[in-house]
Amino acid sequence: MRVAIIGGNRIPFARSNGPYATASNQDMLTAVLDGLVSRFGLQGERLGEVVAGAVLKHSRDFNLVRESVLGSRLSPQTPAYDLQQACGTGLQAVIAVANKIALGQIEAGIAGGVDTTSDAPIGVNENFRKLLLEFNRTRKLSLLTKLRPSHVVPHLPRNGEPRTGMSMGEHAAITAAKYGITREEQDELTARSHRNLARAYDEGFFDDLVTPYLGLTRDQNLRPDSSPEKLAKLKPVFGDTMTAGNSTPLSDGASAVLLATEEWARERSLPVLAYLTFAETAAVDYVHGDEGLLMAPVHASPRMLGKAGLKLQEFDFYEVHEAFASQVLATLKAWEPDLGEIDRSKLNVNGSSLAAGHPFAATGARIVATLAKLLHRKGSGRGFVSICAAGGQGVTAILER
Ligand SMILES: CC(=O)CC(=O)SCCNC(=O)CCNC(=O)[C@H](O)C(C)(C)COP(=O)(O)OP(=O)(O)OC[C@H]1O[C@@H](n2cnc3c(N)ncnc32)[C@H](O)[C@@H]1OP(=O)(O)O
Repeated sequence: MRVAIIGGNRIPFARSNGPYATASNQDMLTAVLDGLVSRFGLQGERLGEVVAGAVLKHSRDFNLVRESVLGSRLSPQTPAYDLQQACGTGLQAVIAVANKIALGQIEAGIAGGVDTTSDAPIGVNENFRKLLLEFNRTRKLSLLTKLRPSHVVPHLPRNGEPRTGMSMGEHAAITAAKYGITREEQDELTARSHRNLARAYDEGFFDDLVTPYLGLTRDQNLRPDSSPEKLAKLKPVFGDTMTAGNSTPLSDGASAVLLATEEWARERSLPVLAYLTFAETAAVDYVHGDEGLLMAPVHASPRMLGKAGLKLQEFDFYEVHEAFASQVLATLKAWEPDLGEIDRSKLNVNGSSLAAGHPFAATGARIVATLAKLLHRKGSGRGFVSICAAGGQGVTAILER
């Protein structure tokens, strides 16, 4: 069964502690689901499944996606589940829904992701948590005498890798140095991302992909006037070459994609933008080996191309998630020996995460929806998606039309 991508919806991405500071993951995910309901007439529709996730999640959000479905205008009989693979979450959710459609288990489903760094969960101090659990079990007031001032010290979330104690940026800086990625190339790629995203907004490309939310109509991080010269003035924050400009900002936002069989789409007179045809996931041993934390897509890519019987050059568009400009450039360099070079004019043609922002789990569905629409507008062709993820993982996919 062919898996059709009907369309996408997202809210503009906001910078951390910006206009979405009071919005929860559930608020934002519900908003993008309702956006799809409005766009595709899904009011009261019972879909096969909704699969989405968030990287940063409160314990109360154990059933985040199902709760978001219940808050939306979809039928409450639509099942849903949470999935999480760091920044690969959104694309992995698309693959999960697509696989069930391909197997004939469901006819239509929504995949997506959401994240807020503004409303990040803060864990209770571990010793305090154990004391509270004991109190809950025994109800002994005498336990209160064990309370210590240290118990108010919270467990704060860190944008870092548990096994190395290093941040994603610090890891990426090591990879940038290994591949000899210069500051100039990173700033050039960043400025191009901003230029491309601004042009796409101006052309109306996102009119049916982005729904205004809480006063934002465009991604808040977007700086149309960003230039290599301006970016060159920023101080390095990771290694010698990576700055706040050529790194993604901490962001808030949500996105979703509607997938279905062609028949389901035809019955409802809905368009088919493109088809998801291949996908692959890989992981690297970044703890013991010398491969970079964010380099797993380099392994997923040849495996996926082998299964598809395609060369890396046989694509019209490349969507490589811009976790950091250096990471994209390192991926391109790492591809070269075995897969060859790509035509860079086909890379992230309508901008990517450096300009749009990167609410971790929301990036995959943003990319899939953008690429599907690019292919639809072109009429025919092929697109390549590559997303790196924490924990040394990477997800890739092929969209065709
Ligand atoms: C998670 C996965 O599984 C895989 C992945 O994707 S890995 C990626 C995960 N994401 C991250 O790790 C996020 C990394 N980013 C960060 O931690 C932070 O954004 C950061 C430390 C890099 C910067 O934080 P910050 O200092 O608060 O940034 P911010 O204050 O916005 O910007 C600093 C300066 O740069 C300027 N600036 C930022 N972008 C600019 C641009 N494009 N052009 C010009 N100036 C810019 C700002 O105006 C600001 O200038 P002032 O100090 O004069 O106000």
